[in-house]
Amino acid sequence: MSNQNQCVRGADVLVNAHLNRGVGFSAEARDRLGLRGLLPPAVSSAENQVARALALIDSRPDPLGKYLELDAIRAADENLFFKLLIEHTDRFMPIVYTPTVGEVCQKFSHIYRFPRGLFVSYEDRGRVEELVANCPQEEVDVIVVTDGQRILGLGDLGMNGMGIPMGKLSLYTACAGIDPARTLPVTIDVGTNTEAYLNDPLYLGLRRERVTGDEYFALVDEFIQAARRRWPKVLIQFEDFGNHNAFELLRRYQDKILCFNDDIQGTAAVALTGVYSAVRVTKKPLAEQTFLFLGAGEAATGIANLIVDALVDEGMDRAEALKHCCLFDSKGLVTAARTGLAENKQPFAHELPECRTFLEAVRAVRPTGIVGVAAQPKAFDAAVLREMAAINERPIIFALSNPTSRAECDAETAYRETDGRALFASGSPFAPVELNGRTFVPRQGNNSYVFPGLGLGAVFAQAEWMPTGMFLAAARTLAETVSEEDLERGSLYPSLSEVRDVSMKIGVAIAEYAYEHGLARNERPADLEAAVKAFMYMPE
Ligand SMILES: NC(=O)C1=CN([C@@H]2O[C@H](COP(=O)(O)OP(=O)(O)OC[C@H]3O[C@@H](n4cnc5c(N)ncnc54)[C@H](OP(=O)(O)O)[C@@H]3O)[C@@H](O)[C@H]2O)C=CC1
Ligand SMILES: CC(=O)C(=O)O
Ligand SMILES: [Mg+2]
Repeated sequence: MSNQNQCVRGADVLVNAHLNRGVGFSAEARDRLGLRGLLPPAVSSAENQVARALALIDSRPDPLGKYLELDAIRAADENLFFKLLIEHTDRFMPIVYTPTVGEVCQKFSHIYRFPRGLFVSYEDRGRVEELVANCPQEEVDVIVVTDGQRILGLGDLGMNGMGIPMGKLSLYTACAGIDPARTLPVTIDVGTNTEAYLNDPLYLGLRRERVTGDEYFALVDEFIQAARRRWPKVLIQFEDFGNHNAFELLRRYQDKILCFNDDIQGTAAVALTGVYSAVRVTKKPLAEQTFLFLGAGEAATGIANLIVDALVDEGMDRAEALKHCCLFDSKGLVTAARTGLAENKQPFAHELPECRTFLEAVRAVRPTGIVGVAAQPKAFDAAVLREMAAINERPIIFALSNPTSRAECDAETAYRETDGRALFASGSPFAPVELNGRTFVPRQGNNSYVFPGLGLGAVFAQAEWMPTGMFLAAARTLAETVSEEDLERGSLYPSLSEVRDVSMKIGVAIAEYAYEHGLARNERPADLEAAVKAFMYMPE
């Protein structure tokens, strides 16, 4: 507790979510803080507080209702909220994160109740420093910022996208122990091109079409400079920006400030882990794998580039490595014959026949793995999956689009259409699948396995910036946590119940990378793992 917090007393404690422990305050604390009489007389044990909260959440049958209960708990008592999230990660991750967070965003203006985070509107240009100064946080370690233009696979949600930075930062705390009082979700609201919101009387964002070009980048830059003036060591995570702006912002800031783009770089690391796990099963090295991506945007080219970097790191020539990844976008297979290709697609434009359907592309490329990152629901249909099973003994099938409604296929279909031979991962969670007397436990190829640890390591070492090597290190560290037992039940990732330990290990690897490469702004502690563990916030 900071000195300033120590001065807070009485009812002010009870309305401060960081400080409030509600009916959990002991008799001694109630006297010390001037709370006697302001709470029901019985002191609740931590177990009873959790039991009461679980009953309340369970009384809501629908996921959105459960989200609203959890959100109300968070607004009143953050300590209890994170206790619930940490003790029941498997149960609550689908509520505070994908898929429910998608619905939360779509309805954000209709369910808005509690102030949280920073809203930087285009109308505030020229005075963003003042907005940043209004933030109550004395210190901020991690900012997750969006402009709401590509929220999961749901499109342009404008200001309503704020649910995503809020959800991501909940995971930063629950999974990697970033102090919640030192996190800041941010939405840069430059308008929306979604007609339904512009016509919705309850919409809380700016009612205008999106600002673009120089004015857009000037506003984002004004925010970044203001945030860094107030919190010079802050990590800025770009999340769910529209495609072109995402690539341009990464190009502008990647090697200048402590930042990363989660959809491009975090996703790349988690997908590469899934590939490393699959390679252990197929016994075919990475150098013998070829991937066909459905999608050619942030996630697709982010993953493809990191696979190429991993191959180059293993000694392969880059030109040769690029041939191991092929892209299929909204116009068909990306080939050398295509003109006007976006810069991120060009390295993957190979000498291949023109293919208009994904099935044709699978037949032409004969990939060992297909990766769905185009938000095209059910695009991996029976024909595609059977073709993959005909070409490969153990086809790699990653349906990474979010939320569940946008998945390229569900787990059951993937296993059924490949006679249980698919090595499957999905962006959003699927329940275990029973097939031919076997139980498959699919896990999530979702950047949530890596961004909390990436951030933890970068913040701990006060890294200057985050080079590609850090994302390779994250992928390899995560891969090492996948056990033979996981692989036997079809899991390419560790269990979510281990996620705090996994994030700690990734954090240590990233911090170590920063110390070894002269990127840290502090001294390496002698026992790095112990120091990272001690740094991690844990609810009381
Ligand atoms: N599991 C995870 O951790 C993550 C999952 N994702 C998911 O991936 C999806 C895409 O995100 P992102 O890459 O950032 O988005 P982008 O907008 O950057 O890319 C979308 C891509 O999909 C392509 N596309 C659109 N329609 C079709 C179609 N009918 N057939 C083939 N391709 C098509 C687009 O083609 P074109 O280039 O021609 O426009 C574009 O290349 C989202 O659903 C998101 O939730 C994203 C990040 C992380
Ligand atoms: C997981 C994630 O970051 C996305 O779907 O955008
Ligand atoms: Mg995202």
